Amino acid sequence: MASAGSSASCTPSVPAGGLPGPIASIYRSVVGNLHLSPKVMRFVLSKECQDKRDYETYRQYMDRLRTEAGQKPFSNKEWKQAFSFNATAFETAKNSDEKDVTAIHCLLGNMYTKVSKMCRKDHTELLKKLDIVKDWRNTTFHSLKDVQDDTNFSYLKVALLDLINEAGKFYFLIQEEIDREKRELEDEMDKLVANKDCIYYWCLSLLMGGKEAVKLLWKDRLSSEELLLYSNPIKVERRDVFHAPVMKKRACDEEKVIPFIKIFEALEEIIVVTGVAGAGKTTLVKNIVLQFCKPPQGVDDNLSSFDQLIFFECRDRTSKELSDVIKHHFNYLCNKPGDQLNVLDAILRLRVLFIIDGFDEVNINSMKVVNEIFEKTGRRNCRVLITTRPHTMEGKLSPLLKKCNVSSTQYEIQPLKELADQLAFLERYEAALSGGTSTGEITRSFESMNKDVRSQFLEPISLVHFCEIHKHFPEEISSWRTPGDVAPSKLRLYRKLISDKLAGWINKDMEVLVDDMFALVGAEALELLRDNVVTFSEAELRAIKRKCQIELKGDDEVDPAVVLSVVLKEHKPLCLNSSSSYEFKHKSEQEMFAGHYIVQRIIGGNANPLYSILGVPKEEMA
Ligand SMILES: Nc1ncnc2c1ncn2[C@@H]1O[C@H](COP(=O)(O)OP(=O)(O)OP(=O)(O)O)[C@@H](O)[C@H]1O
Repeated sequence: MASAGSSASCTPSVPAGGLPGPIASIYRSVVGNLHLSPKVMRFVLSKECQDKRDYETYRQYMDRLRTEAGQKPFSNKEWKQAFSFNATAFETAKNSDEKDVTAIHCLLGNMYTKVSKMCRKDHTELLKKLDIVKDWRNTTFHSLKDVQDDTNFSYLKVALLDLINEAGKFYFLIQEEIDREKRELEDEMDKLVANKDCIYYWCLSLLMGGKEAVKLLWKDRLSSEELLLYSNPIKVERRDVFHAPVMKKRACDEEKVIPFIKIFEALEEIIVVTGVAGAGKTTLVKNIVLQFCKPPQGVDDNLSSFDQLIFFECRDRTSKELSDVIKHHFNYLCNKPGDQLNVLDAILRLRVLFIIDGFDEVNINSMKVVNEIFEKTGRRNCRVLITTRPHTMEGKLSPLLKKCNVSSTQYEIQPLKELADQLAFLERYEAALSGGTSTGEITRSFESMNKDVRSQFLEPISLVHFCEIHKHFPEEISSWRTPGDVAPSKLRLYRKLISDKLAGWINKDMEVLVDDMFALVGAEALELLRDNVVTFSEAELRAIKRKCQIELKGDDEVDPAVVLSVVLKEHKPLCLNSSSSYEFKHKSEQEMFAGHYIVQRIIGGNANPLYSILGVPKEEMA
């Protein structure tokens, strides 16, 4: 029986005193591809050739297998065709100790495809992993630059570990053996690696554990969606309700629309996705993050080419530098001061997708982070996907892209104009909300409205609101005659939800109380919007609560949080030791309360000019 790399020598270690940087990198590339890759491939070969007799050449062995399976042995012509320039070598070789990756790859490929074995599993995945390892040798030795590039060595390590895992599955190996083989490989590779001062250490650490860290950070947070206006929040699985939007390229005459995932085929470094309020920009990027964490089976989702993903929300007011964002993502690597800078340095050498959400909500701190992303990622392996409402594109984002000298393509999320698309969207929500026992009432109710009224529901957010109004206020829907009838229902719905919370607790006239609450919340919403703030801290929330004290029957007071919970939600921090922030259930709701407040002040006979109500200097009104 052939043994695994029986005569393979030990891994040469780096000479004492170390080698100068580029030479050390070349050395690693050589040892990795010319020593470790064949060694792991030989391990696979040893599993494939368990029943090979030591005295048999590979040709004799394969001929025997074919004869035993009732097939004809190889003719000389067939052997030559299958093995090409390795034909003579494997006619005489009895072991593979001196063979390189190309030769072993060729031998294994022929064993899987030209020889029948009983109860064989499908070898496609295993061959793919072998291809990847073989190809790394070509990639690495392509040019002097490539051979000195330590990230190639990191990728090779990942490929070799993957190959061991796949061989484990294919040959039904016990976990202990797989782990032992992997550990041995890692030890050998570590011997070739310098210490933590070397950027390569950080690249490798990221390649090994970074994806898992990103998954841990985002998967649970993003996999469900809490519906906005239910008094007891209802969670639905995001993937169950997700409508895959289509996009249109801006500044392009074509009417053609493309599936959202095709935006990654753009050649420019930066991909900008625009869409009006509630068009689904945030939902889209959250789905992209989820898709990165759990790639769909059997489809090329254009995300597999990225090693890592960084997700940053412009509403974040706590991160001041890109390295802070990196620390949130890879906290496990940042144990000492300075580590996060090393991780940042390393991440910029990998293929990374940066997602920046909600540029229209950018603040002083997050602007610094965005700037840094544009400046540091330009012309590297990184891509940046940034979302924004359209109005910020011309005024703010385009000049910034220009200043950073990066090229970009802009895509616009298309509204749901067709009735069939709107109904399909509603059906998904209805099914998710009813736990699979949907009666089709929501879609029937939607279809029954006249076309003009339906034209108010082109964006996903308005369709979700339709579901909510249908639940709490079905009678409102039947009263809608014109498009203008729709919007006031939303505020009436909030009235109802707040009244329901307070019913039985207060002496005061409920209508007056809700008006007062609306005025307080609206003033607050406006003040925050004026400073482009959409999240606020616990201290800021306490200040809002103090303004919202409500007198109850008797001496009690209702905790203002009860009322505020109807309009606000908690935003959990990324890192464990920082406190929560709060936000309106959606930015568009913050805008709605602010807008209502302004209108009330105007129709309430407020003599102040508009700029004074808005609280901005007169000159800024334009
Ligand atoms: N593609 C979608 N599939 C299913 N539901 C969606 C989709 N897009 C948006 N929604 C629903 O609409 C709501 C609002 O969408 P989202 O916050 O993504 O919009 P946005 O474009 O980011 O808005 P804004 O510019 O105001 O921040 C989501 O919370 C979700 O309920």
